[in-house]
Amino acid sequence: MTNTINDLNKILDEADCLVDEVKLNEALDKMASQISADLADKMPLVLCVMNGGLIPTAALIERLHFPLELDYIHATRYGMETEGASLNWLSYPQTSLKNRHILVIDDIFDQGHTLQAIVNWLEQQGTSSVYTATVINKLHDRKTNMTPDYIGTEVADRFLFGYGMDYKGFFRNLKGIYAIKGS
Ligand SMILES: O=P(O)(O)OC[C@H]1O[C@H](OP(=O)(O)OP(=O)(O)O)[C@H](O)[C@@H]1O
Ligand code: HPA
Repeated sequence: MTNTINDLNKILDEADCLVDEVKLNEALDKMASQISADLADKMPLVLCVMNGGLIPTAALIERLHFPLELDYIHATRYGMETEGASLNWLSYPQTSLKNRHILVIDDIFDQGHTLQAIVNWLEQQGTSSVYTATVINKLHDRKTNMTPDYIGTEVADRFLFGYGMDYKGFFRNLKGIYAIKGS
């Protein structure tokens, strides 16, 4: 069903704000200092996982005060759905990955299949090291084996949107993390 503007406004009105802008900024500052401690002398290649990683990547790299390069991977598992399926690779980085230290940035670590597949692929490309960062870690026991190296904050097992994450394609632009009513 196509959402009308009234439907979307109602979803937002009724949603719970789980992480506000102030808390998000604190989490991003902390992640940036941890990342800087590990990568400041490594001239890393930062890979944004599109689309959800767009806003977190912009927010993190403006906090990193050392030389880095930026590229992106476009991989999606959820599309417009709220349940994940197999990973669909839409675009690979154009920058050479060989002997590079890589920092992958995404919005959310949910079950972990997206980041796990990206890390596995990067490790086969002759990279020197691969670090991963997500603003949100969703708390539940349906995870893959990996854990991101840098996590902003942990959030309950509900359907989330905002700060990169979408509800049916909308709300990525919100400056907070929201949970759908009843989820
Ligand atoms: O840990 P997982 O269970 O694999 O889920 C996390 C992934 O799901 C979302 O992407 P999505 O496939 O919805 O595409 P999008 O980035 O375009 O929203 C999110 O941006 C992560 O990449
Ligand atoms: O809770 C979520 N919300 C939006 N996108 C997502 N991708 C994985 N989990 C989520």
